[in-house]
Amino acid sequence: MRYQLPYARAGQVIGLLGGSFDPAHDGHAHITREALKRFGLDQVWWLVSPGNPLKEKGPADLQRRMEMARRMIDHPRVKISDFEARIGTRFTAETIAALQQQRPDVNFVWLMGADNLVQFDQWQDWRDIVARVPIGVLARPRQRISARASKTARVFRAARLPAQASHLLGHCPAPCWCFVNVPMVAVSSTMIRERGDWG
Ligand SMILES: Nc1ncnc2c1ncn2[C@@H]1O[C@H](COP(=O)(O)OP(=O)(O)OP(=O)(O)O)[C@@H](O)[C@H]1O
Ligand SMILES: O=C(O)c1ccc[n+]([C@@H]2O[C@H](COP(=O)([O-])O)[C@@H](O)[C@H]2O)c1
Repeated sequence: MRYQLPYARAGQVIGLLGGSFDPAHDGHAHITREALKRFGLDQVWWLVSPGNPLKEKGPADLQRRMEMARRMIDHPRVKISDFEARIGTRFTAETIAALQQQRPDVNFVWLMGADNLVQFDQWQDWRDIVARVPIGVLARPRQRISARASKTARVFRAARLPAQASHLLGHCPAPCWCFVNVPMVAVSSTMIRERGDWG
């Protein structure tokens, strides 16, 4: 069965930024613009998750988070997608497998902030994810050192692409990951929820 995916030409490199986006904020928009530049991506798709499997409390309503995400970024090369809800998964390994099956002509790259690299080895089939797609990691306040010392970074030390070669990430055969030290924006959805403006 085919689900509606954002438009992509064959051979393009598409970065996937999975997230709860509860709500979307400037930090997401900032790392997306940095990822487009630093990793030489043609597009970035925000995959608005039905809910992070490792977070106990479920997020706000999906449609509400999709609307907020659309308001947060208006960029011709950034698309907002509810693909995971459509295929009925919240597991990244399944999402990537489904996308690769539907679009074998596209080079997908998984994107994440440094905080997610720290606990990446708790994700379902995390080694399968590393084997399937190159991974671009973007610096996040207070997380740079722990990310680089994480289990994933240690296990896949030999597969690390130096930051000077980051623009090659999309064409680097997996396993391949790259950490880029971009200027940082110290905002999080938790901070916004705690301010009580959302949820
Ligand atoms: N300020 C930021 N700098 C770098 N990466 C970020 C930033 N905010 C979010 N990210 C990354 O964007 C992705 C989606 O993040 P998410 O939607 O969970 O936002 P969050 O602010 O981390 O939310 P929460 O505070 O609820 O955990 C994750 O890979 C996360 O690491
Ligand atoms: O697949 C997993 O086991 C898994 C565990 C934790 C997080 N993820 C994904 O990581 C992305 C970031 O999640 P979050 O809540 O930090 O925005 C989002 O796409 C989640 O679905 C995925």
